[in-house]
Amino acid sequence: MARRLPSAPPVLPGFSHLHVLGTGGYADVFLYEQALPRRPVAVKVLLAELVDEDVRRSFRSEVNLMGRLSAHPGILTVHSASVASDGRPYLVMELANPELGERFRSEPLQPEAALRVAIRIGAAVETAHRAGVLHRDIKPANILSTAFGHPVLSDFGIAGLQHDATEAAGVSVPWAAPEVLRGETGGTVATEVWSLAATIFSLIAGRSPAEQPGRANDHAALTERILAHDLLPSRAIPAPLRRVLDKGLAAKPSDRYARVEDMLVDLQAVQRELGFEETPIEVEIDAWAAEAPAPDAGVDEDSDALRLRQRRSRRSAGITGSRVDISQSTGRREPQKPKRFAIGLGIAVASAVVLGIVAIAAIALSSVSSQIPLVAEIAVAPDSGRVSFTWEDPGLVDTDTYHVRTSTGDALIQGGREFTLTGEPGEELCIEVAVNRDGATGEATEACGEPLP
Ligand SMILES: Nc1ncnc2c1ncn2[C@@H]1O[C@H](COP(=O)(O)OP(=O)(O)OP(=O)(O)O)[C@@H](O)[C@H]1O
Repeated sequence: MARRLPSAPPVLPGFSHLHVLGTGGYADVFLYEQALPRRPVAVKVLLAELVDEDVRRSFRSEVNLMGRLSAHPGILTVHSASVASDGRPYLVMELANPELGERFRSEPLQPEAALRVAIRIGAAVETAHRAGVLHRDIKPANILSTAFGHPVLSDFGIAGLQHDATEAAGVSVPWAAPEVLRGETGGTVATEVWSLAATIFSLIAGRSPAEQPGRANDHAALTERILAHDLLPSRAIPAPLRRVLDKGLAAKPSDRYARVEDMLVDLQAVQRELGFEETPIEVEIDAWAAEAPAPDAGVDEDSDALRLRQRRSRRSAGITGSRVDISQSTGRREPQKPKRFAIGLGIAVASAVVLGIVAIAAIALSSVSSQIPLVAEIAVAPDSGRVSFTWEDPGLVDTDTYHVRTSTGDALIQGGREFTLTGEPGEELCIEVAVNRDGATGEATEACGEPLP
């Protein structure tokens, strides 16, 4: 894609413009100095030609998503957002170093460093998924480093906007899952697993999985290879890690990890097998539910976030099955062993803060939820050891997803209209399905069934 000249930096009260940091498909990023507190900040300004009422609306909702998520240590911090006097929306972000994503071709990472980055970034993605948000553009260029050298994922939530704006440029083809390139979906958990695996591969191999040295590697060639699942292995990737990435890059979405968390557990196992220090997976854990505000602390009893918290609290009390132990290598579901969660108090507090913000956001978004289609009815098909749930399309638009919550405590996002839960005969298994549109979740529909012997 030909690089364009950056636009003129807007005049922002309280900020002095210093210089251009970079240009993207839909925005320019400038270095400003904030007056109070005095600090350098990166300001991302949407291109004027892309701004209309729809884009402004999307920008607002996407920025709210980023605000909700940016307490996570693996997600770039967003300080504030507004609209400049010339009408361009802008986002004030933590200043970070883009070298990691820019240099992977000339200076690929060693597997040990790449695994650390992968687990940290993957935990950010998993946390977003649990909040009902897809990134939709996981790639090396969206991994920046903070002033303290920690990798963080950027463009969170803004990615939906970016997709619309840069579809023609196809800038993310090398990391896009086949079903995205076929236009079947704008994003699912499975496509995020694919993109994360392709990103980890790229950081170590110095090229994306479908790129072939000495051959055409333009978007058309890469698309053709990704669709044909013609991926070129790299010797730089150790065998145990290759097995994990192969699963993440499986052609069929159902052959990939069902959740990012499951892939991270296997990456930790790879770290142990290769004798590397294990990186903690920083996602919210059951303990954080206890830290959350009580219902009488001004939180809407009816909000999705609260329902999820209550369900998790019940689960913590041992009433239902346990969540996957994210620090175990097997990927099997086992009871949690708190000492294995090398997650500091800071994370628990940050998670509690995220939950609080999520709850507040859920209330704020409830006014738009009435416009979000409702899943009319969920058909329940009990079978031996499992129950399958299916539902009709209630009238989705391209970027909508289904937000599925289960009585076993999982919350995930998917594009498909079916879901299966496994369990013991006679055990009541329930799911709630709601449509997620622009970060807002509509009313949920619930259905339950019992597995047959
Ligand atoms: N928080 C930040 N701190 C420092 N530099 C940044 C920051 N965010 C972005 N940049 C720089 O600005 C450039 C443009 O960023 P932007 O996110 O708009 O585009 P991109 O991700 O490279 O491309 P696209 O948006 O088309 O996918 C980046 O390549 C990076 O060099």
